[in-house]
Amino acid sequence: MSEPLTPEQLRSLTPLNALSEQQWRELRSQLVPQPLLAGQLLFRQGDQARLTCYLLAGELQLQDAEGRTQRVQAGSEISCHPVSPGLPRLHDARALTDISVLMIDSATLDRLLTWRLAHQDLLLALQQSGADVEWLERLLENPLFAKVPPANVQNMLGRLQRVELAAGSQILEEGANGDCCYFLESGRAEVIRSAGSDRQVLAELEVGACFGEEALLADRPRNATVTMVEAGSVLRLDRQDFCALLKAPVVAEVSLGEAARLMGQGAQWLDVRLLEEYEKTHAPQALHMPLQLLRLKARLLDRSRTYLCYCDSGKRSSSAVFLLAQLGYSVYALRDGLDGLPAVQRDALLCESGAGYLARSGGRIERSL
Ligand SMILES: Nc1ncnc2c1ncn2[C@@H]1O[C@@H]2COP(=O)(O)O[C@H]2[C@H]1O
Repeated sequence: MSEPLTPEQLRSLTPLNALSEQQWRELRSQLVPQPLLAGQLLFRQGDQARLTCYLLAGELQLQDAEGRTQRVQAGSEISCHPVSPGLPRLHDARALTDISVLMIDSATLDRLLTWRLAHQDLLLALQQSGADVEWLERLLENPLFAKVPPANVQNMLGRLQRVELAAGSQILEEGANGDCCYFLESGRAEVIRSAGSDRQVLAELEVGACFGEEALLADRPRNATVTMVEAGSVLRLDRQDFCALLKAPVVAEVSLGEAARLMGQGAQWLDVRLLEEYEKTHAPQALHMPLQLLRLKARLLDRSRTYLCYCDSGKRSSSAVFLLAQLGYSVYALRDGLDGLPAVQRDALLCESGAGYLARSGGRIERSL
């Protein structure tokens, strides 16, 4: 199978080159060249499919309604732009030689470009007011912010409180109640969980990482301790601001009806409850990834697919959606969880039982047992 284009190749294609590297990663599955044989049509006059097409190798011919023709050669100035971009298409586009093309969903490209341009405006305005834009650029690289409108980011920046910390200081403690989350601005921090008398290092956080959000999303005590390994600073965001400015746009919720529509378009249920709960009953063909293992198991999910998370109250699925959004997955939560459904709908949804697949991805299969 072909590999996605490299950043060097993408830099020559307009307007794809306006996206950030993180956004290219988000588009990864669509950045794979497709071959077409000499004589084959890329599209016809009048086609309405919302695809942005680039010619990467070979030569093609465009023919308009009057029969006028134009040749496009890969590597030329004109091939750096989308092929006959207007809709409905004004041309037949036919391969003159064997060609290679890139076809990208125009709606997705539009969304990413709009977001990028709006954030660039924001960064420019902040730079003019003397803010540390470099850190902010790193923060915005977190895929979480792909879903956050620039107005919310701006609002959030006004509410963050900087806390300077010495090496070894504890920022938050396992088991404590949480009333805020943090972003690591500088220095190094590690996430530690106590296992009996032992301590287990779960992760080291990178600058720009958001942490301490799980207690707010799941309404539970802190599930780990976070400590500075090296002196640095964190930015604190209150629960209320976190919920209004970040949780609301990131944790997209759907009703059962909307979930059914997404299932019809290829989405899949993702059950984030405990194994015993899943085995008792679960939604049709639901994958199982309990929330506490989600960070470890998420790599098994398919980036080109949409997932619909559910749990009993909707809290664990909120946490799951927030986490998966940060990893760049397309994901929704069932609003108010299974408890929010009338008994008849709940019983109809939970129609399967027993152990199932954790996930299938890229030829790998993992079973929950
Ligand atoms: N495995 C992990 N990797 C990275 N961060 C984690 C991990 N487990 C817990 N955390 C973070 O540590 C935080 C502890 O407080 P919270 O439960 O509020 O939110 C938690 C997460 O933000």
